[in-house]
Amino acid sequence: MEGQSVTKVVLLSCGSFNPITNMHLRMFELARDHLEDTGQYKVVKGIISPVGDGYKKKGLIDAYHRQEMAKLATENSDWITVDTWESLQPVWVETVKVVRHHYNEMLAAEQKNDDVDTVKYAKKRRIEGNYFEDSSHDKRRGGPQLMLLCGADILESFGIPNLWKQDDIAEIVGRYGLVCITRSGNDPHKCIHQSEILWKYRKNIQVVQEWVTNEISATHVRLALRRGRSVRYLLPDAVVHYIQEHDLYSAESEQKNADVVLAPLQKYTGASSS
Ligand SMILES: Nc1ncnc2c1ncn2[C@@H]1O[C@H](COP(=O)(O)OP(=O)(O)OP(=O)(O)O)[C@@H](O)[C@H]1O
Ligand SMILES: NC(=O)c1ccc[n+]([C@@H]2O[C@H](COP(=O)(O)O)[C@@H](O)[C@H]2O)c1
Repeated sequence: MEGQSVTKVVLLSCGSFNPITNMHLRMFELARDHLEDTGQYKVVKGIISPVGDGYKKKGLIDAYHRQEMAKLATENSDWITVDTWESLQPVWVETVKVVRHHYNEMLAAEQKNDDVDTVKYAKKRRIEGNYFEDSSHDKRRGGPQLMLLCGADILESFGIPNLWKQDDIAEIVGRYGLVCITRSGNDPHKCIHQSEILWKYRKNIQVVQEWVTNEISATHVRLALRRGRSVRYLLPDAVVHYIQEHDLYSAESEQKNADVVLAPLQKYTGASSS
């Protein structure tokens, strides 16, 4: 569109990826189509950030294998990459810190390109700590905007008491922005309507309607694997082979962390942190 500036976007998705599925990859394609259709954005990169072992979710296999599977799944993509910073941290890292890390990496990359003025401007905004209702500081900076990409279950989880800090939600949505893919069983518009904080920053939330509903979930994939059923066409072939080669998912692996629960996950199990 003539006269309208196009904002470059980097999409970041955080999750267990235990294992990565075709739907995780589809999320990126759906988000890119949606954003670029608006005429306001150009998606330049997608980052998959598998959670570290410190997350201690039941059945979460070693981060090393989850990373390797994500790398195999994205080897044919020319824009989706896997980043291991989060999974290499010795303890679980809240999502807002992962987002900040990637934002700072983007600033550092811009600095390398000698884009001094825009970097100075972005740093100034960071120090001021102000959030804008339309992330316009990034547009003015001229560099790409970082947005968190997630399924509607994550948006809904923002409303679960004590799972996410309100300040973290405000920073993720208010400062960076969120792209949310619909998932059956979740109603993102209702979540936004019911939450003061999401409502305040609603202009920074892009809800992407997935019409070809696809209920692939990593939990169902692990269940099928434990039962010796085929998971072909739910995951990239290279990932299926990797799982077979390393015999990754079994009744035993599903019991991993069964009695060790990280504080943010207590709501799922009622167990206490160790
Ligand atoms: N079928 C799907 N539709 C939309 N979003 C999805 C879908 N599957 C996963 N996601 C999103 O992908 C991201 C990473 O998800 P995660 O690794 O937790 O996978 P999952 O399939 O939801 O796992 P599990 O079934 O074990 O809870 C999250 O933002 C999640 O909402
Ligand atoms: N307070 C927080 O930052 C917070 C709380 C719960 C989950 N998460 C993140 O959301 C993702 C959820 O993944 P799962 O759906 O596989 O549990 C993970 O990346 C996890 O780190 C973040």
